[in-house]
Amino acid sequence: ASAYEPADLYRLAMVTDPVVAPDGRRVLYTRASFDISSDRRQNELWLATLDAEGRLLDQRLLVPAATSAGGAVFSPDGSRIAFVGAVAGKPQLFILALADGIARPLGTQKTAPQSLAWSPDGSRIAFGAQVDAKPLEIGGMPAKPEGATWAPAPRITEELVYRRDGAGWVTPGAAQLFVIEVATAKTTQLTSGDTDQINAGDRIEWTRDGRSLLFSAYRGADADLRANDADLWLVPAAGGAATQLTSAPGIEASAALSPDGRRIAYIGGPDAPKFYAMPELWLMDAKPGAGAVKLSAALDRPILAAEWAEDGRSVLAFYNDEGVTRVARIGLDGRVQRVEVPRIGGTRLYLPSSGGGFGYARGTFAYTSAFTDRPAGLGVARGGRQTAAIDVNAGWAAGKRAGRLEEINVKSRADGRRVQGWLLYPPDFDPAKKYPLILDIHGGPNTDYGPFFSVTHALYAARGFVVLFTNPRGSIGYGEAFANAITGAYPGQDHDDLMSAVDEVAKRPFVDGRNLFITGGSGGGVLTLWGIGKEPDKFRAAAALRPVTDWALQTYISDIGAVTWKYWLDGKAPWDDPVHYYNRSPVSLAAKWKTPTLLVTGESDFRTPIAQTEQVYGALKLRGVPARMVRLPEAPHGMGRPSQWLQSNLAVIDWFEKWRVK
Ligand SMILES: CSCC[C@H](NC=O)C(=O)N[C@@H](C)C(=O)N[C@@H](CO)C(=O)O
Repeated sequence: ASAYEPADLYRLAMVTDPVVAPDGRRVLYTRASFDISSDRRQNELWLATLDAEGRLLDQRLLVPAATSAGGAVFSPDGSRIAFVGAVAGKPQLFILALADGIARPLGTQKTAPQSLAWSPDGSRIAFGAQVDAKPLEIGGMPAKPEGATWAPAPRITEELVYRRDGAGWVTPGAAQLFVIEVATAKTTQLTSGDTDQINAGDRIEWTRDGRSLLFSAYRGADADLRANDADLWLVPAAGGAATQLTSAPGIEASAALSPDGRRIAYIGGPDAPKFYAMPELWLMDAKPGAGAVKLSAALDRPILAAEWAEDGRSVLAFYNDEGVTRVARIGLDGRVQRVEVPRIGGTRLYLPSSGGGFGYARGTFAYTSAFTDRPAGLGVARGGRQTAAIDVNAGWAAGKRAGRLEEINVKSRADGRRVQGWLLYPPDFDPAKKYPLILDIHGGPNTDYGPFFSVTHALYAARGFVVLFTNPRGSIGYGEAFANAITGAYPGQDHDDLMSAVDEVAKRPFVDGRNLFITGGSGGGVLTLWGIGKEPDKFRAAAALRPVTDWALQTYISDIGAVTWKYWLDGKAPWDDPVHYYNRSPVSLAAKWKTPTLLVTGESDFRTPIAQTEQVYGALKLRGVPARMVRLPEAPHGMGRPSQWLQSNLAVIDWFEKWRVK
C-alpha cells in the first residue's frame, strides 16, 4: 500500500445528492469523479434498489457522465425521474422512465431549470429559472461589419452584485417560476417582474390538491442589500396573483407542507444585528399572516434540511453538531429526539467540512456516508442502524495507507472555553520521531471542520506533516452563542482559540517546535494573516489562501459585500467608521509581519477578490518579508478545476518545505 499522492485525486470518486424514492425502496445518487484529460469533475447518476429492510439488492448506472445530470427527483409514483442535463453545452430538462431506462428531453430551456418539483398527480413539473433581459449597451456605436473581429463588448452594469463567485458575471434578467406539462411540454411562466420573483435554488412545494405552489422569494428591489431576507409565497399553478404568506424581516425559506397540507415547516429566522443568523426550524399554519413558532429552540443547532414524518406529527431535521451532521425528530411541541443515522458526512472533498447530502422517505434515510480515509460513499439506514453501504472507493482505498485521526479538546487561553479539533498523523507515524505541524484554519467563518477525509489534509499528512484542524469560536455546531461569539470581534478571541490548540499540541514530544506552520483559506486566510501579525515569532512559514485582508475592500468589491457590511462589521459602513474596518483587517498588522508567507488565490475569485491578495503581497515585498504569490487563472473562490486544487495544495507543501528547519 502507498501513501496518498497528488494523482489520486483523479482516481477517487465521491457520492453526492442521495434521493429516496417515495416508496423508500430505491435511492438515486450521484457518483462524482475527476477526469484527468478534461481536468473537470464529472457526475454519473446511479440507482440503488433496496429490500423491505433497507438492504442493497442491486445498483445500476442510469445516466452516464456525458449528460452532466443534476437535480434529479422521483415522480410521485416513483416510476420516472426528472433531471437537468446538458446538450451541446445548453441546459435540458429530461424525463427518464425507469421501465425502459431511456432519458427523453422535455421542452427547450434557455437557462437551467432549478429545484424541480413534480405535481402530486405526476402530470406537471414546477421549476425556477432565470429569464434573461436585454443587456445595457452604449449608444452611438457604429454597426459591427459582418465577420469583423472587434474587442469583446464591454460589461455594463447598474447592479450592486454584478459578478457572483463561481457563477461569473451576472447576466441581466430575473428568476421566475415555471410549470411544464410532462405530456405536451407546454410551459407556463407563473411569475413576472424585473427583479427575482423566486429564490430559484430553494425548495418548491405543491399544495396537496395540485392547485398551488409554495416557494420563497425576496421580491423587493433592494434584494442585493437584503441577503438575510426571504418570504413565503403561494401562487396558483394555473396562473394568477401570488399571495404573500410571510413578510417578517428575516428568512422564511425551504418550506415543507405537512402531509395534510395544513401546516408549513420552514427554515430560517428573524433578521437580527449579529454576525450569524442560525437557521432554525419553524412551524406555522399554511395561511397568510399566521404566526410561527420556533420548533428547534431546544436543539440550538443550525438546521440544514427538514422533512415531515409520514404521520404529520413530527419533522425530521438534519443539523450540524460538533463537526458532524445528525438527524433529530422534532415533535410539534418542540420535543427533540435524536435519530441514529451513522456517519453522515461531508462532500466538500477539498477540505473536511461537515454537511453532506441526505434524503428521507418511508423510514429510509439515504446519506453521504463519511470516512476518515476516503471520500464519502452511500449509506442507507432504517430503524436506527445502517442497512446498506456503497463504497465507491473500496478498490482504490485498499491500496492506500492513511494516517490516524485523533479528536482533541483544549481550553481556550481567552476564557477557558472548550475548543474541539482533530489531529491527522502521517501514515507511517513514529512517536519517537519529530514532525512539523501544520495548523489549518477553516473559513466561513460560520462553517466547521469535522472528522472526515479531505484531499488537502491527506496530502499534507502523506508528505510528513502532522495536521491540526479545529473549530474556534465562530464555528457552527456548538450553539448559536458560540457561532456569534465573534460578533464585533472578528478576528479576536478566535485567534486565541487557535493558538491554544497549537500550544497544547506543540507540547507533545513528537512535535518539532521549530517547525510550526499556519495556513487557512478565505476566513481561514484572515486568521492566518492575523496569526502571523499577533505572533510574529511562532510560525516558521505561513500560507494564506484566498484571504480577506482588508474589510473595506472586501465590502466594496466582494459578491457578499452587503453581508460583510451589515453583519460582520456591526452594521457600520466603511466610510463612516474606517478605523473600525482597519482595526479588524489583517493588513493593519503589516508592520509586525516577518514570517515567510505564501498567497494563493484564483484570478476569478469574486468572493475574496484577488486585489486583497495583491495588497498583502505588496506589503510583504515592500517590507522585505519573503513572499510568494500563486495566481490561478480563471479559478473562482473554490479553487476551480481539480488541477488547481492540486496546485494550491502542492504550493503550500513546497513553501513549507522550503522554510522548514532541517
Ligand atoms: C452569505 S455570507 C456567507 C459567506 C460564505 N460562507 C460560507 O462559507 C463565504 O463564502 N465565506 C468566505 C469568506 C469563506 O471564508 N469561505 C470559506 C468557507 O467556505 C472557504 O474556505 O472558501
